Amino acid sequence: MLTIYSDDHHLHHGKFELIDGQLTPCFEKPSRADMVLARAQKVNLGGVAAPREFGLEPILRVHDSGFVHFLKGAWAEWQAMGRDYDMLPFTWPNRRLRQTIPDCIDGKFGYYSFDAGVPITAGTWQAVSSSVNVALTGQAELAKGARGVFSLCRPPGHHAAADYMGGYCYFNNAAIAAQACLDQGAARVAILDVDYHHGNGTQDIFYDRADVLFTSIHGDPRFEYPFFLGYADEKGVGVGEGFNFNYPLAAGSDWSVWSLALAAACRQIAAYGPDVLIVSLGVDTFKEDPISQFKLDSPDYLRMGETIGKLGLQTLFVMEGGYAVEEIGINAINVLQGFDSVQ
Ligand SMILES: NCCCCCC(=O)NO
Ligand SMILES: [Zn+2]
Repeated sequence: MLTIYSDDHHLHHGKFELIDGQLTPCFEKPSRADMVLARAQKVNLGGVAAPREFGLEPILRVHDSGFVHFLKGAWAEWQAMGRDYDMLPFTWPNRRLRQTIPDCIDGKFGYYSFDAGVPITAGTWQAVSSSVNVALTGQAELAKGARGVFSLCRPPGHHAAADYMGGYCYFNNAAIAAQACLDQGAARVAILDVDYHHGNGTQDIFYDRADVLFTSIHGDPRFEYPFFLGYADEKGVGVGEGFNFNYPLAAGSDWSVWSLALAAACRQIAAYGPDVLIVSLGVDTFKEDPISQFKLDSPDYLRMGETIGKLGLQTLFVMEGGYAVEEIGINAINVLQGFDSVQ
């Protein structure tokens, strides 16, 4: 399987995130993608290709222009205030507050984010733009007929919605790739989000649409981030009703439980009959993941890939989360090797 990868992700390395009441060194760090790339090369998964440049147009097919232009100019605006340290938001427009975009950067940052997990640094814009190009280059390879392609995206994207960032995510790489499939003639695209956390951004983007089926297996939002989306009763709205399936699971869920949800999601995907499948590939479902509560083990990721491969669909794997850095490469590439093992 071909891997699409850019070194530009090293340009994004936030210092701290607020978690468990502490300013903590960011779990979403460059070594994550380095370890995945190293594993792909070690097992000879396939070639490694650099992304092509797609510009802002495909991003603007998914994201609000005010949001995109805020992110593009944020660091310069921050620096102009004499601040040379990471940007972090700290105030958000909650219920019954005005949804008016403030003039000051701290207000704008809060308007365009939903948590404090999105540091912006000098290199963030370049890194997130390249991460989108990695996803779109993978999508282009699929359009040329590849059975499976791996877009080793960093930063991840599935928490980012049309007009807000959060949870280490800035642009929604998987959603942008899905929209590109549709813009190039696909009638239906299925997205399977196997990350430990609910892909609230991806769900939000496609919630009122029938041309994208969104399925997600994740920690129950009653106890797990992102807390405020991801319940099983969220089925879509309007023409999108019936095209959204959430499978929230309890803390401690292992393969015996997780695989039942995967089978159910795969049944929905098969019934939908998509032209292409996009997998938001987070491996923070791993039993040793430092911020997650599932109990999958490394061999389970081979089985995950095999199950996805048996759908018989052209598949783009887009990297999302996973923070057990020593094992992230083994686990992510196991999925891809499992997929490739299915003929
Ligand atoms: N800082 C709160 C937890 C962010 C989760 C990021 C992630 O892995 N999402 O899939
Ligand atoms: Zn995650």
